[in-house]
Amino acid sequence: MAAESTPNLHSLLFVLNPISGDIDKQSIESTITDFCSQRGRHAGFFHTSGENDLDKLKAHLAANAYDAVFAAGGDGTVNLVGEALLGGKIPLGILPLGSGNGLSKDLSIPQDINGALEVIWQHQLRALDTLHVGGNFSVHLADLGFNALVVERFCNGDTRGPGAYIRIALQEYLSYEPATYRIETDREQFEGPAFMLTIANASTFGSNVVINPDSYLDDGEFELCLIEPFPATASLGILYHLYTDAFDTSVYTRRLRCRHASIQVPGQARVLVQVDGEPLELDTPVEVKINPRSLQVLTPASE
Ligand SMILES: Nc1ncnc2c1ncn2[C@@H]1O[C@H](COP(=O)(O)OP(=O)(O)OP(=O)(O)O)[C@@H](O)[C@H]1O
Repeated sequence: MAAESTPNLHSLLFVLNPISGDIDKQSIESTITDFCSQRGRHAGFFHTSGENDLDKLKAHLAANAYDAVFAAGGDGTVNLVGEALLGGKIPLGILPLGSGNGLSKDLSIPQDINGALEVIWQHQLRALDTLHVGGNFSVHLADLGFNALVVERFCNGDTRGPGAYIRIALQEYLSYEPATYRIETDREQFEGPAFMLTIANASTFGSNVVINPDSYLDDGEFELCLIEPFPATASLGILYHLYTDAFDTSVYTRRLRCRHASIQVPGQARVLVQVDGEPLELDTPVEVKINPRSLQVLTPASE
């Protein structure tokens, strides 16, 4: 995995999502400010509003110079900051303050605030691949099918946090009807029903489900991970495989590795897709392509 060291990072922007992860952010801003100023660094803040944040953040970055920009929130906030920094030299840092924090876990970023901030001093700089999913930026995981439905219900609900996600998944599971997918990649074709179809740049969901084991975020390829329809009696076995890095050992799973994919859902002109935790209605076919090594990211020096 490619890594290089960076010069000292002095001027830092923290993009703070006030609602992520059901975490009270009131004291966090002063914790970050104190931690940085006591160590000779300057911390500035950009608060997300949930409305037009990408344009506002891009305008802020065009008008102000920073050595690094930290996403202080969950995967949706990482997606926002990643898209704003895409193709540039300013690195993305992650302060995991969301419900799942999937990408931070994939990158072995400490989950506590002080540990994550230490990356300012001790880090490697990695250039990660990113994806375009139906024209939308993605750096972590996107999917169609069951999980996309659960994410949509979660985002429209009143409570965030992991407990709310599990409750909704259990409610939806019993009545879920898998769709059929027709997939064409630069290497192969697949047609058949699937319980869920994950478009994976990364490996692990915030829930610690390993949907795409032994994968790399900077190999110029992504994976389509399919869980095919399964009987209820197989569900515990599949869950066990997903929590033990054993995705490929189930008879109900398959992975397609590729650089480009076109996903059709016969009979549906639009389909629900979750992209880095955000539910979107996209036109079909959903075109997916990779943008190799397009995002600079700060990761722990020891990763
Ligand atoms: N001030 C705000 N008010 C309401 N919604 C906001 C605000 N700022 C950001 N958002 C919304 O927050 C969502 C992103 O949340 P984020 O993914 O960071 O946290 P999470 O969902 O709790 O964590 P994770 O994605 O890791 O599970 C986006 O839908 C964004 O529009």
